[in-house]
Amino acid sequence: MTEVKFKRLALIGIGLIGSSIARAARKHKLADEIVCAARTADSRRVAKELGIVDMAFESPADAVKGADLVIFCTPVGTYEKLAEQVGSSLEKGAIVTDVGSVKNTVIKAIGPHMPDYVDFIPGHPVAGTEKSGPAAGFAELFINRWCILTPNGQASEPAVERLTAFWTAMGSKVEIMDAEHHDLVLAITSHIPHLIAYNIVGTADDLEDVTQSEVIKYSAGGFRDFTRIAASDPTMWRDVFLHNKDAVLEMLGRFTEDLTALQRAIRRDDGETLFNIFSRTRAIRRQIIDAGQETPEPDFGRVHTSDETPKKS
Ligand SMILES: NC(=O)C1=CN([C@@H]2O[C@H](COP(=O)(O)OP(=O)(O)OC[C@H]3O[C@@H](n4cnc5c(N)ncnc54)[C@H](O)[C@@H]3O)[C@@H](O)[C@H]2O)C=CC1
Ligand SMILES: O=C(O)C(=O)Cc1ccc(O)cc1
Repeated sequence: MTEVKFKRLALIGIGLIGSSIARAARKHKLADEIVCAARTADSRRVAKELGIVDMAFESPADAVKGADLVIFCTPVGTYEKLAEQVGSSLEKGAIVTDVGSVKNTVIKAIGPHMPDYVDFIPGHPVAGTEKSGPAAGFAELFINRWCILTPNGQASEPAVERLTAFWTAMGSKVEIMDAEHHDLVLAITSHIPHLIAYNIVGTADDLEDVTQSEVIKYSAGGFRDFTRIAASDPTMWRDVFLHNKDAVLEMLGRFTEDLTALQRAIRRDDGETLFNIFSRTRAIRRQIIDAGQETPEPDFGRVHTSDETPKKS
């Protein structure tokens, strides 16, 4: 059986994701010792006060010494410099991974600084919230969520198996994927939705004829959901868009074309086109619920008919 327990887990960055890993690893006894590197004295103090790490270092190089599992948990734009700083302090045989929302550029940023005696396996837990910082994390974050690993043939099989066992022990379902494909898939399922949220909330805020207090007062559920996403960390998301530029621009091109088709249907009073598109998208939601990816909402006895036909106006 694959050994899951590590001697020393070093987390570089102890925000939402780093602190959630620390909590889950501690809860499931996945490491004898958990240490972190954090830039600010405040983060180091909070992490220690929360009892989620045994030691907190200012220097990332000090944190990785003696660690057999190292996880980069900072915004992706910081990776290259951090990898350069820790490269020569890594332990022989260590597994080095990350949690970045983008994979292709991460490999280019971290890979060249990794000595050949470590296994570097890029990773991405597709789980999170709009919150940030060490107090925002929780041990259950990864339960029933996918964690994508993109070893791209570079890491040893036992190391990939061990990291898979680590994420599985924290409740995740693990999938191995090509890094480039990961970036394309996540561009449409995560990155563009965040861009849309930032944009719509920004547009509402810029309106001259509608006051900010009206936007807040009359915000319907849909807009409120967008405001949650648009409250996500600006540094993290700036880095995501700058580091997944090609895939995001490709998907944005398609999105814009489809938006134009909707715009045309509204202008032409083409209810049938609108109804057909909205029906197709409703089926996707059903599939997400059926796959156990979302909690079903109460139905309140509403009868959904499949034979509703669009009204011709
Ligand atoms: N927030 C989310 O929902 C998810 C985030 N991710 C990925 O996880 C990573 C971390 O995100 P969060 O934990 O949400 O962010 P966070 O803002 O909660 O924490 C980031 C941590 O990195 C540290 N940090 C920032 N800049 C640094 C630098 N230049 N040098 C050293 N440390 C630095 C911060 O002090 C903090 O401890 C990102 O790469 C993000 O793409 C992945 C899945 C979900
Ligand atoms: O808060 C939300 O709804 C998210 O979508 C969280 C999230 C953010 C970034 C990721 O790479 C993965 C998950």
